[in-house]
Amino acid sequence: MTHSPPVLSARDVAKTFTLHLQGSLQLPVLQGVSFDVPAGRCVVLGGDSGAGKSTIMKMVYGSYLTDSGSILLAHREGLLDLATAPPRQVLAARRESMGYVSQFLRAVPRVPAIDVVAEPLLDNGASRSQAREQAGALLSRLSIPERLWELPPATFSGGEQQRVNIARGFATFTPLLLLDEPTASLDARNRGVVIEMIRERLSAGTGMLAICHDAQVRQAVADHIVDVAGFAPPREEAP
Ligand SMILES: Nc1ncnc2c1ncn2[C@@H]1O[C@H](COP(=O)(O)OP(=O)(O)OP(=O)(O)O)[C@@H](O)[C@H]1O
Repeated sequence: MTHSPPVLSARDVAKTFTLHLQGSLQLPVLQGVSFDVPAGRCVVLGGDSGAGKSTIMKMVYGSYLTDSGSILLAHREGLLDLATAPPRQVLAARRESMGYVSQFLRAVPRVPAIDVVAEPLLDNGASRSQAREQAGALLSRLSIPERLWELPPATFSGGEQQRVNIARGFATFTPLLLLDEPTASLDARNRGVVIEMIRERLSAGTGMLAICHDAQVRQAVADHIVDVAGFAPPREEAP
C-alpha cells in the first residue's frame, strides 16, 4: 500500500496571547498541538467553546502568528512551514495551496458576487470569461439566483453570503481546504449541496481541516476528530 505524506502536519504548536490593554497579561491558550490532515480526509477540530479551535485555524491560515512548533503544508512540490514562513510565502500558499471558507464573507465593497467567486480563478491564470463561467456554475449549484450575480453581496442575506463564500472557496482546487462553520446559516437543502461538494473534493484528494458544530454535517464528512481541549496548557495555581 502506498502512503502519501499528509497535506498538513502540525507538530508541537503553542500559542499565548498577550493582552496589551491589560498590562501585557499573558493568556496561554494552546500547547503541544499536533495532528495530521492526510490527502482526501476531513479532520474536524472539536472541543468546547474557547478551547482554541479558531486560533488553530488562524495560525494555519497565517492570520495569527505561531509562537513555536511547526505547521507543514504541501506547497509547490515541497513543504512550507507556515509557523515561520514570511508573509509573502504565506500569501503564495493561500493563492496556490490552501483555500479558506470562513463563516462570514469579507467581500470588497462594490464587487459583484460573480467576480468575488471568479477572483481566485483569475489569480491562478484563468481568462475572465472562463473564470466567470465557472463562478456562475458554482453559484447556480448553490442556488444563488442569476439576478443576484451582478450585485455586490454586501446586502445579501446571511445564508446567501455564506453560499457566495463557499463558491469562492471551492472555485480553485487546492491541496488543503479550511472550513470554518461552512454551513452555519444554511437551510437543509443547501446544507446537502455543501456536503456533496465537500465529499467530491475529498474524493479528488483535497485534505480538509474543519470547525463544524452541526452534528449532521460533521457525521457526513468527518474522518477524524481532534479534541482541542487536549492541548490546553496546565493552569497556574493561584498562590
Ligand atoms: N486575538 C485574540 N486576543 C486575545 N485572546 C484571544 C484572541 N483570539 C482568541 N483569544 C482567546 O483564545 C481562547 C480560544 O479562542 P478561540 O476563538 O480559538 O476558541 P474556539 O474553540 O474557536 O471557540 P468557539 O467554539 O466559541 O468559536 C479564548 O479564550 C479567546 O478569548
